Amino acid sequence: MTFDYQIAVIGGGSGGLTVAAGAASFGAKVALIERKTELGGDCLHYGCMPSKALIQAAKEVKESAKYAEWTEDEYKKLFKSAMERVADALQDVQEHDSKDRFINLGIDIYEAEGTFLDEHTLQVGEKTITAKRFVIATGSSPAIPPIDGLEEGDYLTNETIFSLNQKPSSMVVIGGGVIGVELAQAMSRLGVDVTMIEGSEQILSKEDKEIASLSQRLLSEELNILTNAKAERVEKNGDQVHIHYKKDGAQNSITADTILVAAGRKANIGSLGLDKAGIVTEKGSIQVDATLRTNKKHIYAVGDCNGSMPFTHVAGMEGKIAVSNAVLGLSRKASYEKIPWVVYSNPEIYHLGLTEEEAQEKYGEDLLTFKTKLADNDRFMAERKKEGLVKVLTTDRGKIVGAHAIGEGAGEWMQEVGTVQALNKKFQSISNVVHPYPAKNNVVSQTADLYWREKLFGSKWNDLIRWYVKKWR
Ligand SMILES: Cc1cc2nc3c(=O)[nH]c(=O)nc-3n(C[C@H](O)[C@H](O)[C@H](O)COP(=O)(O)OP(=O)(O)OC[C@H]3O[C@@H](n4cnc5c(N)ncnc54)[C@H](O)[C@@H]3O)c2cc1C
Ligand SMILES: NC(=O)c1ccc[n+]([C@@H]2O[C@H](COP(=O)([O-])OP(=O)(O)OC[C@H]3O[C@@H](n4cnc5c(N)ncnc54)[C@H](O)[C@@H]3O)[C@@H](O)[C@H]2O)c1
Repeated sequence: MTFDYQIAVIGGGSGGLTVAAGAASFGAKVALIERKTELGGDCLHYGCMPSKALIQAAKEVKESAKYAEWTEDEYKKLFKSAMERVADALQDVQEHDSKDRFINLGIDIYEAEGTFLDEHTLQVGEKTITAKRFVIATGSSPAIPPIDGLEEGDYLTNETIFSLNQKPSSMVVIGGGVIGVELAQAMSRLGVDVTMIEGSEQILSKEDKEIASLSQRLLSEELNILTNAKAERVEKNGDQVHIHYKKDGAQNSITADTILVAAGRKANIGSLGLDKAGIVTEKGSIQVDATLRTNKKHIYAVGDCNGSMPFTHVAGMEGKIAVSNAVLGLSRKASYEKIPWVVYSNPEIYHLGLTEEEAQEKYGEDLLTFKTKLADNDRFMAERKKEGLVKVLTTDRGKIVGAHAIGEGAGEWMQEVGTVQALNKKFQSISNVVHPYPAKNNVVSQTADLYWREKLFGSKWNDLIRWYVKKWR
């Protein structure tokens, strides 16, 4: 049987673009199907990029000497210019993902929704195309919780918030996960009165508890956080919305100009016609094995649509593996143990591997925990950025099983631990690397020193060393 293409990639976001460019570079005939006019997906248009541009603009507003004195009119102007800055940043980054770049690689781009007609045929707008192999990379969308009246309440999501051209006076953020935290803090710094409603006991429930708790305490200085609280009903009243919620069993309500829903994600699979191709799903996402193959051996799924870990760097990693497997015929497996992420709040949170609670359960007595407060580090002291913590979890022999930090710039300086782990080195090896003083990553080597302190001075070795020094040196 002959096909129009060797590889058809559905979705032109982080995962799909990695696959399309990689496959074309290896000489495959590639079709790229994207339903939006521009390539780049969520990360570029409604996710990582606009949120990071907004966070930086809001940080600068907060750090201005005038912060406490801005008037409402000034805040309105600052808000508008922050949003313009977001739009400019997106424009610049869009050039990286321009269609021309991919067309020049020999890729045929279809601007249409892709829907399977059978396991080798795709409806693409008015046309049908066939392909020998497919990679689905259709991403995810905001999950909208079933809250009475929400639909009529004109809520915002990550897909609409970056288009606001007027500052709301007040906002209720439903969901205290990563999206909720990053955007709530930025909005608050731009002069919006923000209340966050989170169903769990603590915000950032995927983080190490101690880190999340410190983050919550610091964020509480900037916004109103309600935990153990569930939004249940929304009522529109003129230009405002009433949000009725239950907190610790009691009914309450709050009024705001607008609502941001940041309550998790759902895979974009509804329009794919997966049943026509016989592709199996699991918990609302496309089921894949470790080689990223679906139950149909010639169809792969990467990125948010397969429900693994919804991050751009994961979509990229999976995209590269899909290229090796679908184009070169290898059987490389995706592994998620060594994947870090960062919450870009201020201060930032770095997360790698198991939390202390998870590591305790898995390793029990074999677990060692090394902690340094930023207040015990010269650089953080000098910069008056003392709030924060580094926590590294290892086995007795120093194998890194988890690493977490909260602190100014933690996403950058903590990656040293991630690199050491990825290179299969022990945590204590960081101690042997000379760090320039007083770079912020000194706090990481300071934490690694604790391993040696524990081993050399906190055990029977200590007596032996003392005996040796006394007797022989
Ligand atoms: C507010 C926010 C902030 C974020 N910040 C970060 C961050 O800082 N770091 C990080 O690592 N991750 C971040 N993420 C997550 C990141 O954006 C996603 O993990 C990433 O975009 C997933 O890439 P993807 O290729 O799977 O999907 P996407 O990038 O969403 O691409 C999917 C594409 O498929 C298209 N599509 C869907 N269905 C079809 C169809 N049937 N036919 C044709 N085209 C279709 C869509 O239009 C879209 O362009 C953030 C997410 C949000 C919402
Ligand atoms: N910096 C980054 O890398 C970054 C930034 C943003 C998003 N992301 C990705 O996007 C994913 C999705 O983020 P998210 O924040 O939407 O999801 P999330 O799953 O992290 O958090 C959603 C939160 O909403 C709460 N919730 C749900 N319904 C509720 C209700 N009715 N009332 C009160 N609380 C409710 C949940 O308890 C949960 O804590 C993240 O897991 C992450 O992978 C990454």
